[in-house]
Amino acid sequence: MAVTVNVASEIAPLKRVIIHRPDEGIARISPKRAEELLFDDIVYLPQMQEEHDVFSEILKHFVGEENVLETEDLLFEALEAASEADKKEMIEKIIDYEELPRSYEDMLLKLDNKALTETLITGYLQQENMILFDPIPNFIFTRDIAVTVNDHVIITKAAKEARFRENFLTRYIFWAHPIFNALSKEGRIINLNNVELFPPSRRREMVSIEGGDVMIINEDYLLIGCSERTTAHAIQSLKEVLFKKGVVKHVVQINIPTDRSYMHIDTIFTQINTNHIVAFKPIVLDGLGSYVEVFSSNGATRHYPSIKEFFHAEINPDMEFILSGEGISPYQDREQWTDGCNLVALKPGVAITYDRNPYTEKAFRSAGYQIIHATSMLQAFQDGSLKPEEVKNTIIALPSNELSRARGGSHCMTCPVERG
Ligand SMILES: NC(=O)NCCC[C@H](N)C(=O)O
Repeated sequence: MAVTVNVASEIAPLKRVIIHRPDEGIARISPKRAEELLFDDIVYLPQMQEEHDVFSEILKHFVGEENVLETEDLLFEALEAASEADKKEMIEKIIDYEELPRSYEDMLLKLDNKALTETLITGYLQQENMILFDPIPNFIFTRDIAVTVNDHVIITKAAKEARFRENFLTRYIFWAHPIFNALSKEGRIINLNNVELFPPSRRREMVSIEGGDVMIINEDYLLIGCSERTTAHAIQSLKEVLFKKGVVKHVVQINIPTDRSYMHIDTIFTQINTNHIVAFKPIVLDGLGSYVEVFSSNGATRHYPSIKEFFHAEINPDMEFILSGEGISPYQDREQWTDGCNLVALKPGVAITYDRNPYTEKAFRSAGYQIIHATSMLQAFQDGSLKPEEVKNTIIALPSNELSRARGGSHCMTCPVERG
């Protein structure tokens, strides 16, 4: 029943991944609440779902339908497998957290698991036509909820309240779902929500790390952004645990400006090939408001004035940087904003982007990549003129009118659990 859980790179062939299709909760966000719920606009759900369906079809062609896991299915299956006592405990926690009266507990417990799953995700209890809690529209960004680092899984802890229920549901999935439940028994889950293990600092700095700030570059090097969403205290606490367990040899703290435009490090760079990183020049190359600290398990520390210098010195002297917006303002700023730097690699040299960043597309072409629209690629797969294994040096462009308003790209919309 258990599946392999192992990721030791950002680019090795993707084998299994968790995604979440935009759900009905998104259609209930009012303009007044959009900002608080971390969306920059209200979105048109049917169109957003259509765009996301193209995304998941592409993933399915490359990794196999059965290896693209949907959070809603995982939660449902976890509930099906759970004992009544475990289910009750999870519901109690959510009711406490959402500050609902105890009487709601019975109402939720009486639901069948399908209805319960939908309610826990969307916040809406259809049977009673009742909005029980806020939606969790950012659940589509599965990158942020958990990160596989070698053979361990880090359950992250969100900085923003709008994303807290995602944490509850993710913990439950990794703890109770039959394909993952061996992980906790084997001590391979690191849960940042465990306050005994990860308390606030003596100066009351909180623990928060979102997955968009965590990147495993190779089995020894783990990058963690210190950003709007991830605190230095959390990085230092996690580093101690990772070193103690021998999960990685080096933890690299990437300090970036605390700004919504750069909420996680994956908004300013992602690796797409052995020698290629897509990057936002002002921070990644010029080091604007940024510096890098490397902590090694043997106690050594090193510093670099920019992310580029770190990569050249410690990872790969031949690493080249493809610049969003060709490194020219205002295009680089516009296209970083619409996730021009946020790509997920399906294998080395093949990655997914949004179809709205023309200057970055020019930069990809200059670096030797072809751009193909996702719908044309699906058509070619369907008519047999192309096979996923034949695709090389290609950037796949996704329809993105609605998806991009939620302010995350294809990297944010994937939680890889196996690569290799
Ligand atoms: N890894 C990422 O950069 N995730 C994007 C998260 C966007 C979401 N609207 C948020 O503000 O949390």
